[in-house]
Amino acid sequence: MALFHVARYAGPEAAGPEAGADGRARALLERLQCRARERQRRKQPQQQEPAGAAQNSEAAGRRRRRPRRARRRECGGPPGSPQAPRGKRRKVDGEDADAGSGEEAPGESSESAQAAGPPGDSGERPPEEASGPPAHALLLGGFERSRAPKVQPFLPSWLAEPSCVGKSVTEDSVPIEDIPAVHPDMQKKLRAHGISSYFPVQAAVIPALLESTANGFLVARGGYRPSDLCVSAPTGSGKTLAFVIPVVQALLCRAVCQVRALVVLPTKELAQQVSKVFNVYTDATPLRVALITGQKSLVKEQESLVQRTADGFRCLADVVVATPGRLVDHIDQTPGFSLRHLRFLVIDEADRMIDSMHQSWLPRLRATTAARYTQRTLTCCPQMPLQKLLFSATLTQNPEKLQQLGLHQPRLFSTGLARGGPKDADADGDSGGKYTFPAGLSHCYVPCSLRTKPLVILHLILEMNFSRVLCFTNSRENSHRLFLLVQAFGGVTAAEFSSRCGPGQRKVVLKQFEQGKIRLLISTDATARGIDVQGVQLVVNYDAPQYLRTYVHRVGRTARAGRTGQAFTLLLKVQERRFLRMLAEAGAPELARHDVPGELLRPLVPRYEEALSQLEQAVKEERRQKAA
Ligand SMILES: Nc1ncnc2c1ncn2[C@@H]1O[C@H](COP(=O)(O)OP(=O)(O)OP(=O)(O)O)[C@@H](O)[C@H]1O
Repeated sequence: MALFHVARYAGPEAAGPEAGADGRARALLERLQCRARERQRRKQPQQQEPAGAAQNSEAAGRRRRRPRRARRRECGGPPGSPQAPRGKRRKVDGEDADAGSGEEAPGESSESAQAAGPPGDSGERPPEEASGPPAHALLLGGFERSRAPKVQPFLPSWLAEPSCVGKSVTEDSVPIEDIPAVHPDMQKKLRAHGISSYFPVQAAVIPALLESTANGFLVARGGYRPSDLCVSAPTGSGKTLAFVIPVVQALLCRAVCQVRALVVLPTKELAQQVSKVFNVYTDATPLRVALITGQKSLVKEQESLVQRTADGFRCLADVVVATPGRLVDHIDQTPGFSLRHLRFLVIDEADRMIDSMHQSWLPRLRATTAARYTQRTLTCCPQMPLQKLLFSATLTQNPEKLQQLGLHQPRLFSTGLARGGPKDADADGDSGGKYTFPAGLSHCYVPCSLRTKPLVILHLILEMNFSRVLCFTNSRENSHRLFLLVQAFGGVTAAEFSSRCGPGQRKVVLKQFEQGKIRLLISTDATARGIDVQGVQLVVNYDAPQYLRTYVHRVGRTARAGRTGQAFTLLLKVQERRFLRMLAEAGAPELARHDVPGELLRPLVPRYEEALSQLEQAVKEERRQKAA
């Protein structure tokens, strides 16, 4: 007697013990016939394969090779449903047949194709249907006809959700006493220099920076490395003091003089301006500021940085303000110049500095600051938490560009809205979007012709009676020629500022302009960024700037620190459309049109003609001297 009954075959045994050998033979015969039928059908084209056969073939465990995608889709069908695999295979067949032959029909999806089911659901399909694409099939290909969807930039959350800074320097300022974290001595100094309240960017950034140095600059808050800060605020909104005050206050508790703060700026003049502000706030403190820009000889600058002692070198500067090229010179050539104790790296005009990365100043700097973490001798000393501070009125929001600076858990302070829309691509490939302009700035454009351009600027100065005008051209040659022309015309004290002049001459010119001895300064973009000359009433773009960023910085030389100012851009007919579109796309306020009628220029023409012929002579003379 069998204790267990093992049912090896479901068919015959399932019929019961009464089923005899006859029954088993019949069942076997049926199965063989079924297999023969299936083999016969498989020889026919795939499209005509009846659903029943497909099921049988699967039941028999004989799978044909089908495209992986088709198989994946099949798996998604309701398990056990006889229609699902069949319907899906039909669609797959349709895809294969029509790949690349047409465009995707709107509203048709794989689901709808399945839901439609085979016509008549008979299991057999008419031959004409197999030869053509089914109407409900999903068609692939046709890429040449469809528009590629626009790539939406994705910003990391620190860029997309900045800490907002008030826009109005006059309305959003904060009284000095409302930020008690600033030392009373520092507050006294601020008041002594006519500052009674902080501008919005200062009110936001100063407490954030002081917080990271609350336990002294050697140890960051909670022992963690502080966040790097990126600050984007309009021109003339007081960004310089936003870093000078906290840096000076943090370093006041230092015991040994080492380079703890390094400020890198794109031009000599700008570096000089920032070092002056540091000098004001480090005055009567033990802190020393060194300026390294190449305006003095290398040896002279070395003497301000280090002193040779019996047992090595002594550092002489706590704060170093530098241009990138000269900084690299000192890293390479000044014995004893060390940045191992650097606590603050300030990158002013950061977007421009990122663009000048080809000068390889940052990798050289990184190499020197990173050295401190690898030297065995320093393992017993606490690691200085280096903090990077980026400032600009047009700070790039391109994460890839910012990534080059190796920012640590950065925070963004910005007056602009969070960006990321498709309009944000600037002409120079940068992520631009909406830059904020000073509230007191009124801009307009003056349509003119190439011939009347010099007359227009003379008219603006002489007739509209502006006392301090900064005029920008796109090249040093243009600056020089316009300067010669204005000089020959007479009646206006003018000077030029470009790389044609030596650093000494440029310094003198800038000072005279500040003092009001020069009424019209004709400059290249050398003065477009950062230069803070009080009382500039009018900025004239004699040559229209090519990029929005350039425009923002140029016009930002007026209407600073809450004052009012005007900016005129002279546009030739051919430039008008492109320029106005550039501004509109960037969300800049609409420029008013300021027409200068011909009759207003006519009285100037005789003198102008004379000046032109003098200019011709002067240019010829210059050429002759150059050739000699
Ligand atoms: N809190 C303040 N109160 C009054 N004046 C201030 C204050 N802060 C700064 N200023 C003045 O505002 C002017 C512009 O400041 P600063 O040069 O720092 O602007 P900025 O934001 O760096 O401009 P840019 O982007 O053009 O470099 C300076 O003359 C400065 O002395």
